[in-house]
Amino acid sequence: MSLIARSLLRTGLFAAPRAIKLTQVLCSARKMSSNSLPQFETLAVTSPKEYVYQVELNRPKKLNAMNKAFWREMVECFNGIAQDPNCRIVILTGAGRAFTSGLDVMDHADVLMSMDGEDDVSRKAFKFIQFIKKYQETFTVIEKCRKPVIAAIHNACVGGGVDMITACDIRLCTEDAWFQIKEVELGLAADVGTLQRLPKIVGNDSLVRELAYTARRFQALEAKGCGLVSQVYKDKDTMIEGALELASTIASQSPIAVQGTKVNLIYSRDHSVPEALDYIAAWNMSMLQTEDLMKAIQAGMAKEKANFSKL
Ligand SMILES: CCC/C=C/C=C/C(=O)SCCNC(=O)CCNC(=O)[C@H](O)C(C)(C)COP(=O)(O)OP(=O)(O)OC[C@H]1O[C@@H](n2cnc3c(N)ncnc32)[C@H](O)[C@@H]1OP(=O)(O)O
Repeated sequence: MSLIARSLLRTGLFAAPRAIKLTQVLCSARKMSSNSLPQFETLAVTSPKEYVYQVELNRPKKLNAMNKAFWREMVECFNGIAQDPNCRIVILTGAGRAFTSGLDVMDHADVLMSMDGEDDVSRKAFKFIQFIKKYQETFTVIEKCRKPVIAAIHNACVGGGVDMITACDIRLCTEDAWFQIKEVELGLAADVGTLQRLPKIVGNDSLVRELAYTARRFQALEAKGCGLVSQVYKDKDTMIEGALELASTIASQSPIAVQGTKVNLIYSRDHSVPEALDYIAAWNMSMLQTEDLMKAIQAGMAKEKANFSKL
């Protein structure tokens, strides 16, 4: 083993042996596909309707602050969901009085204060890049999972919360929701998705820069006005009701069609129009052969709902 690898593995914080992680992922994927919902310390997973899963951030006493376990469990959870044929759509919510207060600053004091006992700047830098890439994956799994994810946000959505919701497909919020790209106030540039994804959602570069440079809180109506969220609901109960209705509608469509649409929308966001047109052509040369196409057309003609098999 190289010196760099040895020094990366020396601290618990940065050590993440690949074999162990892969086993954990496979275990949770197996747990989910056997129809029992997975259990986590920081997330509560339920299935409120057929094919609909609800993933709830579940540290209400700490306003769902994102501790180390959360950053690890999100990856296990969404990698499992990606392979679970009983799930076609996910609603992401927060338990208690707020959606999330972002990074658990107490649990990450050692990282934020660089208190890992390493003096050499270069060695420290290698540890940091591994740490940052690992934390980026926590939200990128939401995008990599072909099943659409609806974020249902109430009250506070701070720092890492904004990073997380920008990786979701659809965002809904309550009238009391507020958002804050708080990282500059903590002396860091946001590094797990907000700066990369938000400009592509909002389409107002000036506003994104204003919010990111100032850490100004913004409310539900401004979030709706700039396109960060698509619906604002009176309160959390009404929002969950709306999210469930939306999720059921999506779950009733062909999963081949919905998941292909998600993959292609993300591809289009990151590529030129000609590249994305080539990609969908290559995609559909196999996906158009799905039985779902005929089922959907026949059901439409008969004014009935099609019944699509699991994916
Ligand atoms: C490579 C790293 C990638 C990730 C980067 C992410 C960066 C970020 O997320 S930056 C933003 C970090 N978050 C914050 O700075 C928010 C801190 N919290 C607050 O400002 C307030 O809690 C808030 C305004 C959200 C709500 O205030 P309120 O008065 O309503 O509640 P509190 O009494 O403050 O909180 C209740 C208990 O929760 C604990 N808590 C809240 N937020 C956090 C947090 N982020 N980290 C750790 N703990 C948190 C708070 O201490 C209270 O606990 P207790 O005293 O035990 O009751």
